[in-house]
Amino acid sequence: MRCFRTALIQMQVGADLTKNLDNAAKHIAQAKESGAELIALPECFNSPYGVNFFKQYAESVPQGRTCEALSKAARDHSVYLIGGTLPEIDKDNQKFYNTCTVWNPDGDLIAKFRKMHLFDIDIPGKITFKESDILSAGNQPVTFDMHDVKIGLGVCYDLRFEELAKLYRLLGCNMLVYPGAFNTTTGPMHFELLQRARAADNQVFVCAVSPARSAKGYRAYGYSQITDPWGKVLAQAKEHEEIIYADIDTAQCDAVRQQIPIFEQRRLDVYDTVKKV
Ligand SMILES: NC(=O)CCC(=O)C(=O)O
Repeated sequence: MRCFRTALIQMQVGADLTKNLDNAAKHIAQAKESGAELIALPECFNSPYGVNFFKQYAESVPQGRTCEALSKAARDHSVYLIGGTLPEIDKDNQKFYNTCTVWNPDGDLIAKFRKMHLFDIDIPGKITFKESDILSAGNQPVTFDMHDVKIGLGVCYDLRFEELAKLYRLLGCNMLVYPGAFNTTTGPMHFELLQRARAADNQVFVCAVSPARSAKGYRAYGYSQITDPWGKVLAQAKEHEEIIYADIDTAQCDAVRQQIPIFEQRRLDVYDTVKKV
């Protein structure tokens, strides 16, 4: 296993697609300059996050402008790039998805993950959001390999679902990456907690990358974070535009798994007989 530097780009996102793409490219260049080999962008990094905007900004994958820009940035800087998410239209079935793309240092698309758990919540007086008004859910867990490190993908609300994270651990992942856009109601309660829980439960590195807080529209929480397999927070952003970094050594996954071998100690004989869901 080798050590590599990861960068999460907590960028400001606005209504202007070109500005968003340029801003992402500028930050990717800066992260590469600082030694990052794996760089991740936030959920809806190319467009405002909101049910009213998904159709307006939807693009085909990988034919659209956003994918072109991501491929170019990965190639220009020779990095693995997790391209946050973009609203995708699938021209075959005319459905819309919240889609994460991953690009290798040659600029090739190596993974595509469609958000599996749509963000439908209603907290009276605080936040009501219903992605499923427009979006369809993906049905496919997706991993990709960066050298000998297997990385699993989720998008924002997917972070709440322990089953998906556990599936990735069982598939051999050492790291999970969630482009996200938590909000200012649930973010302070749950964003750090959920990441540390997924990391400790599954003994993996967890990265979640948010847009910077904006003055109007959907108020992303910020606080992008990198957590190690012990559940320790290695880096955490504040609310504003910022890049956070951590040097990832996957030998740490081996160490915690050896020292606290919960995956060999699970009582599937009990759990599976008491209740099947
Ligand atoms: N974009 C999202 O899926 C938001 C998820 C969120 O804020 C939550 O509380 O969960």
